[in-house]
Amino acid sequence: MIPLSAPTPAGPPGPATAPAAPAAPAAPAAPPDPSAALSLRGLWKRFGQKIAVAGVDLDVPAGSFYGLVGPNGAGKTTTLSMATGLLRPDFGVATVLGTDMWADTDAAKRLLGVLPDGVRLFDRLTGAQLITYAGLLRGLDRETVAARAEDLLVAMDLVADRDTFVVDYSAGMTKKVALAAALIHAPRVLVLDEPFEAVDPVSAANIRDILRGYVDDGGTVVVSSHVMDLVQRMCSHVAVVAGGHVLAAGTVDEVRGEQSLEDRFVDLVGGRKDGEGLAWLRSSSASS
Ligand SMILES: Nc1ncnc2c1ncn2[C@@H]1O[C@H](COP(=O)(O)OP(=O)(O)OP(=O)(O)O)[C@@H](O)[C@H]1O
Repeated sequence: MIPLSAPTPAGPPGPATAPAAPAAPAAPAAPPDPSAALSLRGLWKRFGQKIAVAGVDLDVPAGSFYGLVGPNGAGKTTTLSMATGLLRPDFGVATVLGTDMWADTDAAKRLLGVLPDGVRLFDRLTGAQLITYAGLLRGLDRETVAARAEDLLVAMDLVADRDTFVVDYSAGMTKKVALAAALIHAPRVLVLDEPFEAVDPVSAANIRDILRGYVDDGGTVVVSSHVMDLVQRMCSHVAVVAGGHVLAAGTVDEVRGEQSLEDRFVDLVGGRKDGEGLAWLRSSSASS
């Protein structure tokens, strides 16, 4: 997809430069692309008065490392939840390698590994039990599950805490054990919501290596992240989302042009504040 130009400013609510949400979804421009790892057409979700996702069209090429970036509340998690079978769209279609997520959910979910944001785990299991449980739920035999669980505990640096209950894990350890659970059935497409949040730098580097190897072997990774530098270094493709719309999408080089991805992101999304309203916070102006 060719990067879109910066949108013209629209009225509130939502980010200052995001286009205003139309009152009703328009018909998708084209059918989903069956060759794409993920193909989204006209995805739309409203929560009460809030239109969280307002007609997202996106193709994630098979074999790509795809970054989804956007400001807080842009609609990233809602979009990924609809694409991965966690949240039913009001309108629109999501396909995984040509399989319709909402018409053939079981088949589509078999192709996917998902690290959702903020979804409760079975945290009264130990780390080893949780990974094992995920493998058995996916229909793998016990021998395969046992071997892969060991490999994943090593890869995620969780061997020493294998018998600790997940409820007692730190935020980063919880993220890693959830990622291990998402990987155990060797899915064709991985969708990871904020996979590096709270993860220490060494573990993050290990996870990046795992994900790069996975893509090199033909898998597809979709990550949402707020860390532009990471997305610029790690991803082949990126989509910038704000106000429930895709503002730009394509290869990282297409989207950023001559700028850094971070500068391009700020140009597209806008919303920089000068802090004038917080004069009282400056020590030099404190009166007591
Ligand atoms: N279950 C819900 N009920 C009501 N509003 C919701 C719900 N889920 C999301 N929203 C709203 O939809 C909008 C998009 O939220 P979403 O979580 O998709 O954004 P995001 O891009 O993932 O944000 P962040 O980067 O902060 O995680 C926000 O305004 C949010 O308040």
